Amino acid sequence: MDVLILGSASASGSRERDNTYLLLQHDEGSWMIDVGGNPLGKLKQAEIPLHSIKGVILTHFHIDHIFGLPSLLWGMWLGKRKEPLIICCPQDHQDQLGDILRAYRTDEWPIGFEIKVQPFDCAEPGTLFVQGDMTVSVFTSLHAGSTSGIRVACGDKVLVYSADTAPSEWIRSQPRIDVLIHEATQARGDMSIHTSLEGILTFYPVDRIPQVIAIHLTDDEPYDEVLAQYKKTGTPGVLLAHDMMRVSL
Ligand SMILES: O=c1ccn([C@@H]2O[C@H](COP(=O)(O)O)[C@@H](O)[C@H]2O)c(=O)[nH]1
Repeated sequence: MDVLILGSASASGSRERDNTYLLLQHDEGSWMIDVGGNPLGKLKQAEIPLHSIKGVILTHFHIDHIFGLPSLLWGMWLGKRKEPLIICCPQDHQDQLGDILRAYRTDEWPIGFEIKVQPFDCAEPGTLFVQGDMTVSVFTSLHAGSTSGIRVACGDKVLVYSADTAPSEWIRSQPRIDVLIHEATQARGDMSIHTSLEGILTFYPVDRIPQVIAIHLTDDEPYDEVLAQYKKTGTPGVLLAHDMMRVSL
């Protein structure tokens, strides 16, 4: 299983990056986690056919994480999709999702495929679905409004994506993480609903996590300075995400 980082910017946008969203690429179907600005273009760049996408998982309903959804659906309609599309959505925002689809009048296009909404409770960590050797679960993130991080287990490997969150005790207490993709909205300092890169490096046992990738990055923040400072003290490599970065699990 691979994770393709389709966008890596924080909410305020970026000169070079799309807002943060990911693609879980799996032999039995891919899943988009959130939908940033240019899903159709990014999939074309990566030569990933739209029909390989089985569903979308929305971590929360802040606009930068969902605003590409209508475009994705439009592309699927133009592509004459017939297979159902699953949208996993925080249950607190199921009505809002319905409102968004109605506002775009998806029922009038007409879409030739079923949109199956699968609500989940952000306050109740648990399995979302199992697909072949991949188990996808959600856990509670510490953000503004109902937000879930995503845990993906594939074989004996574990990937955790924090979504937007303050430093999370749930993540810190995990016995095994092979890849941690964690938001770092700023380079330094304490934040109430987000984490800084400095926060990642000081709060988590990064020396025990083989790959740490900082995402949800803000232009002009001194991330490189922070990395250089912590490397001097022996912290192993932590990477900054960029759009179209591929991570294998
Ligand atoms: O209740 C809220 C809602 C939003 N904000 C601010 O907006 C951004 C939303 O984007 P995210 O990518 O989800 O972070 C958030 O960072 C806040 O700056 C807020 O403060 N409170």
